[in-house]
Amino acid sequence: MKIVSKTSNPIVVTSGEPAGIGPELCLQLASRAWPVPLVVLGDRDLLVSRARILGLDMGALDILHLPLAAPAIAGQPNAANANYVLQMLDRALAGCVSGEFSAMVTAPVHKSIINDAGISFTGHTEYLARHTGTSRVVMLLAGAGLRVALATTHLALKDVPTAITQAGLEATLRILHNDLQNKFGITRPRILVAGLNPHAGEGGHMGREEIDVIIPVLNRLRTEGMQLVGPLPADTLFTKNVLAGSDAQLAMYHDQGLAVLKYAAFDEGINVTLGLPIIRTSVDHGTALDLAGTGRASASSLFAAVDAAIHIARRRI
Ligand SMILES: NC(=O)C1=CN([C@@H]2O[C@H](COP(=O)(O)OP(=O)(O)OC[C@H]3O[C@@H](n4cnc5c(N)ncnc54)[C@H](O)[C@@H]3O)[C@@H](O)[C@H]2O)C=CC1
Ligand SMILES: NCC(=O)COP(=O)(O)O
Repeated sequence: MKIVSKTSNPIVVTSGEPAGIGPELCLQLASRAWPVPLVVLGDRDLLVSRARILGLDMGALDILHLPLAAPAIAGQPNAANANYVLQMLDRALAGCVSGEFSAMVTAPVHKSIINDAGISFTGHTEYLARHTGTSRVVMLLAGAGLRVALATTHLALKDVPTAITQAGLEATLRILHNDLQNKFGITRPRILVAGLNPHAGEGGHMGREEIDVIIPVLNRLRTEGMQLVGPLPADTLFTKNVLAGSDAQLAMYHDQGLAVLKYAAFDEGINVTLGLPIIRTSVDHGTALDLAGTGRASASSLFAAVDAAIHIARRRI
């Protein structure tokens, strides 16, 4: 997919689940002067009404209107709005592909309510991969000096071991290595790779995925010059001494890596989808239905996600 876009083109921000904190976080974007124009995608009346309730100044916030299907009540997601949420992603993606937008930044969506509407959906990551015809992408969350990538994303824990294949792991490491160079400007990335099992399998006595899958892939890619360390026991991979000098850390599954990242960097963390033909960054948190409509949710992750999108877009030119 060939994308033609200029860094100066606007960044589109999808406001996410209308009953969640996304709309009110997007309104806070108006409080800063950004070096690139921003366009917030969502229902104008919803944004105006949240701004009024919370006493937020919308300033000159540029809104690209997309109508809700049903009224949105803060804290109470409605499956009737599932298509609205996905239409925002489709519109933002189409604009990134055509070059209208230089990048997309996503506020959180509520995955289960989309599924309740009868639409199979596991996350933006997989959705954008499918809708750009990309066979493999990599989820990476960054913050507090960590860059945590995942070998598998949104799937049941019982399905993780079989999802970690030599071909999949090799593709993941190639994307991670390539995007650390191209999106983050790291010439020779040093990547720590976690094992799947406790103690990285204890020499095969506590699981064989390290021996049968992970080690052969690492050995193969090392012959190409990639700096790969591991498989390391995941419980000590994130200790200070082991992390020293690393550029990224590859976890084998969602909570193995993201629990650490969110402990270290929940306020400032960002999520980047690597391997896509477009630039997509996101917040590191979810819809926080408990905070929606209260004005108490922090917009710092959204601000960091916009900053990251600007940074990556500038590198691409
Ligand atoms: N990028 C996305 O679209 C993401 C969507 N989700 C979805 O969000 C929904 C809720 O997920 P949860 O696991 O409950 O995680 P969550 O991140 O929505 O909430 C977890 C805790 O963090 C707090 N929190 C979240 N964002 C905050 C913010 N900006 N400022 C202050 N406190 C904040 C919440 O109040 C709650 O106590 C799920 O449907 C999940 O799939 C989760 C993560 C990312
Ligand atoms: N926990 C991270 C997460 O769920 C983000 O998912 P996605 O919607 O960015 O794919």
